[in-house]
Amino acid sequence: MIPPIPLHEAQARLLELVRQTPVETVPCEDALGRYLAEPVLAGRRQPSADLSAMDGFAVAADGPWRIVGESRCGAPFEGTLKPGEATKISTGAHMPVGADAVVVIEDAELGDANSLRAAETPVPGRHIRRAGEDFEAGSRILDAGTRVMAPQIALARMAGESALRVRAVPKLSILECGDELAEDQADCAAHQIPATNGAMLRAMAKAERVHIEHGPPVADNLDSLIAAVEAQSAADLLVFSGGASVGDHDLVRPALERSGANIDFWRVAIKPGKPLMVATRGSQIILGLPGNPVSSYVTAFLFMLPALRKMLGAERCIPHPLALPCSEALPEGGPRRTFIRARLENGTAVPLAQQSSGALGALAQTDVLIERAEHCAATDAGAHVPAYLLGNGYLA
Ligand SMILES: Nc1nc2c(c(=O)[nH]1)N[C@H]1C(S)=C(S)[C@@H](COP(=O)(O)OP(=O)(O)OC[C@H]3O[C@@H](n4cnc5c(N)ncnc54)[C@H](O)[C@@H]3O)O[C@H]1N2
Ligand code: MOO
Repeated sequence: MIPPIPLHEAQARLLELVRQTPVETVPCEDALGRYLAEPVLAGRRQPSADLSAMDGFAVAADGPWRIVGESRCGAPFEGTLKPGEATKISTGAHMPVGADAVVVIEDAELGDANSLRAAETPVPGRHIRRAGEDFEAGSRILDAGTRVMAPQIALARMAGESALRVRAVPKLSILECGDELAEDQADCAAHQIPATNGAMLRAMAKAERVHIEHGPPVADNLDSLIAAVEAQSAADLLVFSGGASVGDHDLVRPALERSGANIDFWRVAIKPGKPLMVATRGSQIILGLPGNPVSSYVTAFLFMLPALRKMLGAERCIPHPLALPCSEALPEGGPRRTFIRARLENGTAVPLAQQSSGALGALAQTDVLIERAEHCAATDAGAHVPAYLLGNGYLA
């Protein structure tokens, strides 16, 4: 049997196989959660003119001043201020031509005949937002591969864009296999378990923009598995859960081979998640995730989500760990890269006692996955260790 391959090689091989979906133009808000296919260039300058950052008075030269008008948002003062003149001004309104400072309303002392004095001498340039300080017309404000979230939608609109170029939402199909899986968790005999991984993988996939198909569990027999593969040939990414190991009833690999799929690799040197399989069938990518629920979760985090991100054109597809202090001493690493489930307490990773790859109770308490590289040195309590944050859109 070929030995398991290292994680980084396996991720690189998967991403090499994955093709990006076609580019389309969509209204800014429909780009939410997708990744830009092209850079965005600003169609206008922001601010388009010098603006006041405070409510008060725009003043020219030294005081006292005479108030000669007002500059409001949407209704700038049209004239030019001469030394000793001022206008009332609102936050965000254009600075009148000739004005060089702002007297905030709290410092303004108003006298007769529109006269103005300042309790504090205004500093020229202070409280003024300069034209173009956010961005200049024609400048590159967003790079290709950037994820479109609320700030990017706002920025694109401010730059004059009504639509964005992003990649089409990929189709994901999830198939969970096993004769023991009960589709209805309320109707689960003693020899069965509720089918769980499909719902979990579906929930994880929703961190990305994706169309998901997820049918009832598939039985552990070759004909059913082959029929399920055929029925899902339109999916960009087909994800199996279960049946990936070496038992007599682990039939995903033979079913894929009979369906004409090409197995790229099987088994990765990680714990949990070793029996992971990656295959292609035409342009379709197929992932065989191990059935143990925690193994399914970890391999979906390390392979399924990166594959979806690559399809969507993300600049960074693979999650990166942060360095977090660990509350406990950890032994040296073994032959498989290991992901330890841990809680976060005041910025410290606290490993959970239960590390079984079947234990969903512990997974549900997990905030971070501590990564122990193959054969890494033992670490003391308090030492910083690589850890992946799970609650951050799955990308640290
Ligand atoms: N002789 C060996 N046995 C095993 C090896 C090995 O190298 N040699 N690897 C072990 C490892 S590691 C894992 S992980 C599992 C993976 O096995 P499978 O992918 O074949 O998974 P199943 O046998 O189908 O199921 C394992 C376990 O998970 C439960 N399961 C499966 N699907 C679901 C689901 N959709 N929802 C909830 N729970 C599910 C299933 O009932 C089993 O309890 O193999 C080891 N064995
Ligand atoms: O690798 Mo298995 O996923 O250890 O339980």
